[in-house]
Amino acid sequence: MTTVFIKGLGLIGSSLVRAIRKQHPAYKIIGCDTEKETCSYALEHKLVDHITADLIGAQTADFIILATPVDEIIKDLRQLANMPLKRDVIVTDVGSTKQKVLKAALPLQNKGITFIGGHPMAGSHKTGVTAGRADLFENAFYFMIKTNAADPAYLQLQELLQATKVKWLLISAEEHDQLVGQISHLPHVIAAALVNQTQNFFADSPLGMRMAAGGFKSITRIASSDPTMWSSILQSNSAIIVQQLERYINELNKIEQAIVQNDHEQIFSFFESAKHSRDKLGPKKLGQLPDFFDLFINIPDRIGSIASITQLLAFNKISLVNIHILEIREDIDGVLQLTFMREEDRLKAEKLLTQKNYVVLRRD
Ligand SMILES: NC(=O)C1=CN([C@@H]2O[C@H](COP(=O)(O)OP(=O)(O)OC[C@H]3O[C@@H](n4cnc5c(N)ncnc54)[C@H](O)[C@@H]3O)[C@@H](O)[C@H]2O)C=CC1
Ligand SMILES: O=C(O)C(=O)Cc1ccc(O)cc1
Repeated sequence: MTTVFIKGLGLIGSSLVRAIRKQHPAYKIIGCDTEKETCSYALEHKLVDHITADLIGAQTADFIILATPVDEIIKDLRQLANMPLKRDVIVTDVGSTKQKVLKAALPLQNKGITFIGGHPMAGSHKTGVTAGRADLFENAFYFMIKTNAADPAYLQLQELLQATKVKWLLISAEEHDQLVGQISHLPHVIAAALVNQTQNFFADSPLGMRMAAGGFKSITRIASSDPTMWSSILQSNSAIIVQQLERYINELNKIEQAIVQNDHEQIFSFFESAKHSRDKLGPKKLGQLPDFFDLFINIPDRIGSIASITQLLAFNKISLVNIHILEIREDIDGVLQLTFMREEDRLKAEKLLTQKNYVVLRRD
């Protein structure tokens, strides 16, 4: 019987096992996690068949998946090199950086064990086993590091994870770290810095932060990500992130100068070129995160008006990802933004709310 061992049953690990379970119900899945509640949840919800302490379960596995923070993945790869493993086992990881991970896997590979560095480019700022979903990665890119791409193990791993419905991309570790440094790691640093600087600016004026508008919230959404995971990512891609940060600071210096010199042309072209590039991404091409589906509902400024909408959805078992009140003031009607995980939920909600005479809009 094929056995899969997975260490780290958080958002990414539990999403992978959910997808593996879907396609390979007969496979035996052994899990490991430092959090007791996570292990109990995974057992209760049949995400795993067994839990073992630390890497013990790896010894009988045909596939070993490391899905903890990157620093832990690195330690585990070194430890696995000193453990008795099945000869044909395929070891992989999901860590957000790859050069240091690949380096840590060398002793294991020198022993003849196959290691394929992996990285699904989807996720969320949510963490933990309860946030995982079998369809988290649907249509997202999944990087595989091309150490020896002719090895049939690549296909075996893709087959194991077929139910994730990802788009596989072979890439070198160096290229990978440069790419994700720029499009994922640097933005996380910028978002966190902006939130911290804004918080400090408003230290004596608590109202300021509460006034945060849509733009601030959009650009800082990822500042809610897990500090343990992101500390580990920055430390394992430090040289690249420092270079990219310098280029970014340079860009800020340029626009600062243009503002100081009141250089209208330069200021305009700063926004114009950014708009041009950003517009090319298109709303449906963001790629990183699963799409969310929004509805905007006009709501009267009346006590209980929001509750009646949420109750209607709950009664019909439609789950919401997020709820947000926009533009509500005492004298005017407000707009309620409801966010759904799936288009079918949005459609159901739209139908129900329209039947109840609410004015419901989509803005996509
Ligand atoms: N969150 C995201 O959007 C993405 C994360 N990644 C990578 O995936 C990995 C996991 O991230 P998430 O699942 O998001 O984090 P998470 O915090 O949801 O899950 C990590 C899990 O690992 C467990 N853990 C931590 N140290 C452990 C140890 N020593 N032994 C056993 N279990 C341990 C934690 O208890 C937790 O359940 C990280 O390397 C991250 O860089 C990759 C793609 C996307
Ligand atoms: O869009 C982002 O950067 C995310 O927040 C999701 C994410 C986080 C970490 C990764 O390694 C890959 C994707």
